[in-house]
Amino acid sequence: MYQLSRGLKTLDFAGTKETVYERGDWPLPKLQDYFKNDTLALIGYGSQGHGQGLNARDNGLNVIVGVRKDGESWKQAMEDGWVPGETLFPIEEAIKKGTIIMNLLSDAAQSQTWPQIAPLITKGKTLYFSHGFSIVYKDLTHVIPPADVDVILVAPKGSGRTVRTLFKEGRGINSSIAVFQDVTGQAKEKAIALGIAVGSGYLYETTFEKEVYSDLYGERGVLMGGIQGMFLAQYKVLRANGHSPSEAFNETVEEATQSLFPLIGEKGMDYMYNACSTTARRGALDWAPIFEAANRPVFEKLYESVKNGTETKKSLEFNGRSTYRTDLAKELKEIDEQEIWRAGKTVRSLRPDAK
Ligand SMILES: NC(=O)C1=CN([C@@H]2O[C@H](COP(=O)(O)OP(=O)(O)OC[C@H]3O[C@@H](n4cnc5c(N)ncnc54)[C@H](OP(=O)(O)O)[C@@H]3O)[C@@H](O)[C@H]2O)C=CC1
Ligand SMILES: CC(=O)[C@](C)(O)C(=O)O
Ligand SMILES: [Mg+2]
Ligand SMILES: [Mg+2]
Repeated sequence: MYQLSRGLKTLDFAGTKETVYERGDWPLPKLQDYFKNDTLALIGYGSQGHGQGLNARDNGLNVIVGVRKDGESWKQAMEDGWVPGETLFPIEEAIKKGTIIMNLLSDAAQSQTWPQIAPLITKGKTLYFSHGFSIVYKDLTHVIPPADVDVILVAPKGSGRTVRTLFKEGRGINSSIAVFQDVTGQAKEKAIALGIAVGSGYLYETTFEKEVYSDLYGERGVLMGGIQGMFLAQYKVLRANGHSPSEAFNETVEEATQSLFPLIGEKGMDYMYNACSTTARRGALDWAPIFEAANRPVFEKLYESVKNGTETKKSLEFNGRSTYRTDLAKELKEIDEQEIWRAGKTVRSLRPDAK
């Protein structure tokens, strides 16, 4: 199925040839040797900082964390065993000590802190992102890296929480990699090695622009925004037609997450369809194109909103506020308090494995 040449595999993805890099080509001694003279300075300790930082540390690399002193992240980093003055520092100090600067601040914070951070990214250091955001939307973020450093990207395609759990299970998340600036000639190899270091299993090559467009689009679409909207619409129609909350929840969310969607994950849509009744198959085959047609214009609009920077502007404005945590929490609480998710709590509490 694939040809192996010096650690890269060319695979056929539905008729398109693409290059993939894998962990198997980076045994731990090689990885440790590759980074033996480096200090990975991980700036920011949100979901990704946590997952990538702990994985790189467990891989035996020299990792330090830089966050605002006494903020929420500082506390969380200490809980995870990062020690103030040894492996945990204020942002600017960590950057000074690091050779590879992994900017895992929130995208809004990357832009806000850039004027302080930029002068510290000196020749010889490497600048690393997990999102194309700051670089691609430079007209809005004003993040323009110095010309004499390598600028690379490793973007795990999943939550930082699963970056950690998949690594601990000996698996590894899929990540995208890209090079924006290569001054050493080593940028791509460094991106690959760092991708493995932070816990990826497979690395897929892309560009900063393709990564950020697809990422912003996907999370607003099917992964998060789209699924919440679709679940809610289905649930509300069931309720309006006299179905109980438990019935509406079971038929919308519980069956999806506990039974049918994992089958898609394991073996694809065709497999899931075949695992359901012929009655279900006939109806789903008829209705899928209707849903596609109804959703297509929404997805077109969303992609445009990503591409023209509208989504970026909103994110920078909202998440740049000092109250970003409580502002987000307020709206998330509104979701948590929707009847559908309240009903879900009771349904989940009845699962055989619920404590
Ligand atoms: N979450 C995920 O799973 C994924 C994220 N990414 C990307 O990884 C990067 C990090 O994302 P994520 O881990 O989710 O982190 P968040 O977006 O949740 O950002 C959290 C970090 O940003 C810091 N921060 C926020 N505002 C400021 C500020 N004004 N000044 C200084 N620090 C600030 C926080 O510190 P404090 O606690 O002090 O506020 C915290 O350490 C982003 O580029 C994101 O797009 C990529 C793939 C998946
Ligand atoms: C987890 C992930 O990849 C997201 C949804 O794009 C994000 O958290 O930004
Ligand atoms: Mg993503
Ligand atoms: Mg994202």
